[in-house]
Amino acid sequence: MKFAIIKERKSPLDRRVVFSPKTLLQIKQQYPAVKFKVEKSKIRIFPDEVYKLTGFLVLKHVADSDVFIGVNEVSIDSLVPNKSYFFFSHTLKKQPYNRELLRALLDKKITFYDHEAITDIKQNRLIGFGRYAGIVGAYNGFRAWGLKYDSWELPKANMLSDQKALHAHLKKIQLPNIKILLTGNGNVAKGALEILDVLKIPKVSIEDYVSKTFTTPVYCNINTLDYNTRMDGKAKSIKDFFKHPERYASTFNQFAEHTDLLITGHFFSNGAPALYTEADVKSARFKIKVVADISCDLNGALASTIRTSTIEHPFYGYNPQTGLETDFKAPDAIAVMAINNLSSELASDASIWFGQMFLKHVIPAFFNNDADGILERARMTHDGKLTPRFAYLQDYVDGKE
Ligand SMILES: NC(=O)c1ccc[n+]([C@@H]2O[C@H](COP(=O)([O-])OP(=O)(O)OC[C@H]3O[C@@H](n4cnc5c(N)ncnc54)[C@H](O)[C@@H]3O)[C@@H](O)[C@H]2O)c1
Repeated sequence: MKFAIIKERKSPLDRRVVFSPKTLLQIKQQYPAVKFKVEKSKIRIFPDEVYKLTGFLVLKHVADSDVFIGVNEVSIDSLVPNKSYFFFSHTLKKQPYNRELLRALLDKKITFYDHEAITDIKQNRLIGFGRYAGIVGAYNGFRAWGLKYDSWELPKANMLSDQKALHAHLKKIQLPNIKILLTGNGNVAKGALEILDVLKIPKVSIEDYVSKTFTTPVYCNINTLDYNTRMDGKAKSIKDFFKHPERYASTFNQFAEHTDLLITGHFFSNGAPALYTEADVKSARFKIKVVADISCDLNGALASTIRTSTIEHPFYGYNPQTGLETDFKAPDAIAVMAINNLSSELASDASIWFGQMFLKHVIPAFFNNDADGILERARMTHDGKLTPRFAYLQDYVDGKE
């Protein structure tokens, strides 16, 4: 089996990679039969030279490989027909901007595995950059707060060597007695929790969060059923919510009235009610001043997330009265951070983490006949067709939705 690490071609340029030179070496030691080539790249966080010194071929052309592994969407013109690919296609939620890419994967008879679809039998995701997105996103939330209120100046995460350096800077800040709300319970939320732990911020219960004042900063972590209720008053359940989000209404305002800094890590499905709307934000009771929107959905989940932001320009302001963008330091503005490639800011740590997960969960499947069904579950396209698990995307492919 011949594998290739392909170069990232998406703009803005992304320095992440699935395997660091060290992880590749680990794979080689565990599976001596495996052959890896690395496509030349000027931007990858680990330079070509380091791969060469570790004993890997770095080449301009790697098209003769069997399995191509990348991070972001691969440009349609560089897809090699009849091969296998792993990358994030961003098509699972029927994102319109990647419909053509999915069509090309089908037309070119590519066997395509989406990193997002690499799950265990219970559908829990096994690999992803979520943890590092959570770490960097929460850090950026505190960075935004410091800049908005001229309280401290944290450096940009991508200027720091690694997570340790980021922790060292965070430990120097003196937080006021703010209330921080974190949504979600997946990898992003867990990454964000690591940052709240570094800051030694006490966690409080929902009851205390919405009813008490505190003499220190505190945080509360909520999940889907804490801020959604069934409109018909019937008993709610997470399974029911996943199946019928349209039956639910948001009760998020009970939290917005008590929150200064919101850090999001929830999963927002198509059809779910917005956490807060334009009308909610206009209310005098709406208190949130800084939003680190790591979930970063642009389909109205949070009224204040009107666009994504970039690593270069991470913050913008949202004027709650006009619904328009403004300076994030303006007194009435909600400061928004909505970067959708957050883990790129800590590209080295994030790549090492991702590669270790891939080595643990995916590489064995190539050598044990996919005993745990990892490849089968992640396979989206094969021989020009969507696999049964992804048949729900057929209308999207056909342009019917
Ligand atoms: N900004 C960024 O750079 C960045 C990076 C990674 C992830 N994200 C986003 O952050 C969000 C969370 O990612 P994660 O890695 O923590 O995900 P995850 O897969 O680790 O966890 C998602 C959680 O959501 C739950 N869930 C699944 N389907 C759901 C549904 N239909 N409705 C409500 N909850 C559901 C799951 O049970 C799980 O607890 C996602 O929307 C993801 O796109 C953003």
